[in-house]
Formats: sequence, structure tokens, C-alpha cells
Amino acid sequence: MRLIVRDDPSAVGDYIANYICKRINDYNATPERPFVLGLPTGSSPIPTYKALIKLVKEGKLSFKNVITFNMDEYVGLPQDHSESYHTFMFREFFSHIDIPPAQVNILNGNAEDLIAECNQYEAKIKAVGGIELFLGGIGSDGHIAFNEPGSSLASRTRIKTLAYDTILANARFFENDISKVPRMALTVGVATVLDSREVVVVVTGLNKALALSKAIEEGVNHLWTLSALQLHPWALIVVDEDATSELHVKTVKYFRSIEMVQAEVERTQAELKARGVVAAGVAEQQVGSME
Ligand SMILES: N[C@@H]1[C@@H](O)[C@H](O)[C@@H](COP(=O)(O)O)O[C@@H]1O
Repeated sequence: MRLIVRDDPSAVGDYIANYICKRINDYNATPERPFVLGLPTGSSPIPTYKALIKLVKEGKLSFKNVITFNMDEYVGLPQDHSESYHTFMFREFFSHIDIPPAQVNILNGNAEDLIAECNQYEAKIKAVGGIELFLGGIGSDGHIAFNEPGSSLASRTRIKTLAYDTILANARFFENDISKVPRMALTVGVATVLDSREVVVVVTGLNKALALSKAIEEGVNHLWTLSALQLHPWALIVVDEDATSELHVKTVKYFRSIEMVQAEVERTQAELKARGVVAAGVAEQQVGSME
């Protein structure tokens, strides 16, 4: 796992957007071999979405050959409700980029058969070859997607009852009236996220600090479902200074040193590649082996 610390949410958004941009461009996606991207909602990814939109507008990135799968959706909230995750995703992201709407996948929380909806979602992810990169956020209780504390770390896409903490946290989107917050959601499981070839998680703000420390400084634990990322071979968490508040100084220093050394290795590899000493592709693989 790598941890990248940036000053504030906007710098975190820029970092992740540039990272995703590079991953998509390096992948050389085509209609036959699309890049499959998992996406979250929430306020934390908004700076990333803004930065990605900017890259698309500048012509540095295209989503024409990208297929997306969103993490979750409320159950029973009309799709066109201002706080449904469908509305959120089109308002904050999809309407501003060049992705064909048919390539966008979001769980239908109003499906007649919710279990079938979840099973079909898993099947569809498999059918397109699995998720290349899953971008995620976390709740202040450390949940990833809507995998609340106590969720099975082997869980798949399913119906989930929301924790009281989450209902309280999300009341801000429902006129601060907790009675208006849906009680259930459809969500990808922890195992669905872990199946992705790469996972990138955005964690910003003081209210996420405890969850971050539980997830990276303690063991794998279903009470802090983000901690399952410790089992993933290619995970990156990008955080702001505030989110590091509960981490040991030593932890932050360690991850900063890794970033420094990684940058140094990348520079050397790029030089070797430019001089033709190391073949293209091999250089990237060697840099990637720092996980
Ligand atoms: N289901 C979503 C999560 O996927 C998201 O990570 C979380 C955090 O939201 P925010 O970024 O607004 O703190 O909100 C909801 O619970």
C-alpha cells in the first residue's frame, strides 16, 4: 500500500486526477479493450472530478473508451431525486466529460428485484473483464462504498442497511432531516473492490482521521472495512494533512520517504529509458514493483 499526503483537498484531487489520467492514457483503451473504472460519490471525490473534467476540456484525457461502475446507490430514492447517486454523478461528472452514457453503470435502487439487480451488476463487471482501477472514498466510520462496520470482508454487491452514523452524516444532503435519509442502499462488496486490479482511495478532512489510522496502522478488521485494502496488492490512499491527524508521526514520515524514493527511482528509470538502456514497459514494471 502507498500513502500520499498532500496539503489540502484540492491538491489531493489534482494528484488523483493526474494519476487516473496517466493510467487511462497508458492503457491505450479501444472500444474492444475499454478501461474499466470504478467510481464513488460523496464530497471527497469532487475535487478529483473537477480536475478530471479540466483534463478532458484541455484535450489531455478522453472517456470515450472508458466504462464506469459506481460503488453504490440508495434504495427507494427516485433516480431523478437531487440526492440520488445517479443525479450526483451526472451533475458532478458525467455531464461534463465525453463518456457515452451507455458506458455508465450505476446500481438501480428502485429495481423490482434488488437481489437480481446486485447479482447482474457483479456479472456485468465480470463480463467486461473486471475493474482496472476502483476509486473510492470512505465514511468517518471507515466504510468503503456502503460497507458499514461489520460487513463481511468477502462481501459482494448486495443490499445493505445503513449505520446510524452514516444516516446522520448524510442528513446534510437531506435538509438535515434524518427522517428523509434512505435507510438502505445497494453497494458493491468489499470483495468486489478487492477484485479490482488497482484501488485508489481519497481520504480528506479531520473527521476521517480516526478511520484512516484504524485502516492503515492496525490490523485487517471488519469494523473498519477500508482496512481490507491491506490485502490488496496495488492500493494507493491519497489524503490531505487534516486526515493524517491521528497517524503516528513515524507513519507519515515513512510513507513520505517512500514517495521520495519512488520519485527518485522513476527519474532514474525514465533516464535509462530515454537512453535506450531499459526497454519501454520494463521501466514502468520496475517502478511498479515498489508496492
Ligand atoms: N456511500 C458513500 C461513500 O461511498 C462515501 O465514501 C461516503 C463519504 O462521503 P464524503 O466524501 O462526503 O465524506 O459517503 C457515502 O457513505
